[in-house]
Amino acid sequence: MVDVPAVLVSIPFLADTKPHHRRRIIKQAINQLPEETRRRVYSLSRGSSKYEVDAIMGSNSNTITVGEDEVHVGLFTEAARINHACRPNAYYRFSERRLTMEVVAFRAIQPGEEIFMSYVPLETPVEERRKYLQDHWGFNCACSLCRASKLDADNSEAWREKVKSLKSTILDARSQEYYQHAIVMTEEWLQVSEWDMTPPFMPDYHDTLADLYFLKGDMVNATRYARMAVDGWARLGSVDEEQLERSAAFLHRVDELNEKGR
Ligand SMILES: C[S@@+](CC[C@H](N)C(=O)[O-])C[C@H]1O[C@@H](n2cnc3c(N)ncnc32)[C@H](O)[C@@H]1O
Repeated sequence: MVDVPAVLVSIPFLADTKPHHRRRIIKQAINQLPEETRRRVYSLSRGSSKYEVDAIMGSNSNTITVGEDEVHVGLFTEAARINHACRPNAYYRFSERRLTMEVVAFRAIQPGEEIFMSYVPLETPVEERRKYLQDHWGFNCACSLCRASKLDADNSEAWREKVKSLKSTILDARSQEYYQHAIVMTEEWLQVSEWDMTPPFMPDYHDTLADLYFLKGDMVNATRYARMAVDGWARLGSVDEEQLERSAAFLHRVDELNEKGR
């Protein structure tokens, strides 16, 4: 699913403008939207707050970066309908180039099954997750994992810790030029991910392996994984071609070096 922002507000504007002025401007911007979009924005209101516009923006928008570190708050009315779960079946990513929010399924989602995303990075530990959801979103998480047995919750927690430590070990090993070690860890990352039903995004995984094999000087595997990454990004039909272009440029470089080496 691809969604476009109905409202996009810069953080400095939110922080530096007097509240009544800020509300008036945002309300005016919303009221000037095409009728259908305006209707979708107001349908997000729960009607219980004195400051309706603040309440709509506060519990439905996402923080996104546009340009050089320009942080904004974007209201995406379709994506805003998706509830949070600590063990989600989809995730969202923002395309800066097209100003769109893309919701991507982690796995096949059955008809009638609810789509969930995590509002917090997946490897965040449970206490931090709950605090973030309460502080930033104002709710106590009632997802299936938060209502699951202690054993299920503990297993999920162990998985998060493992993924977090693996990711930092991969980066450390890469920076210290232990490329083979980083490769083994990356492969483990894929296996470990399956424990909790949220595999890493495969083209990302293939990009990582292509980079590591390249650094190690293994051009056969670097080429193989670079090609898989390019195919993955293309098949995914990503709204953000930057990723595809980056992987294609990498593959091109590897192909050129292969040609020279012949
Ligand atoms: C972006 S909206 C999600 C869609 C919203 N439920 C709707 O019907 O339009 C975020 C709000 O949904 C509710 N919500 C989302 N995920 C939740 C969860 N896991 N547990 C409890 N409330 C949740 C909270 O009230 C939160 O402020």
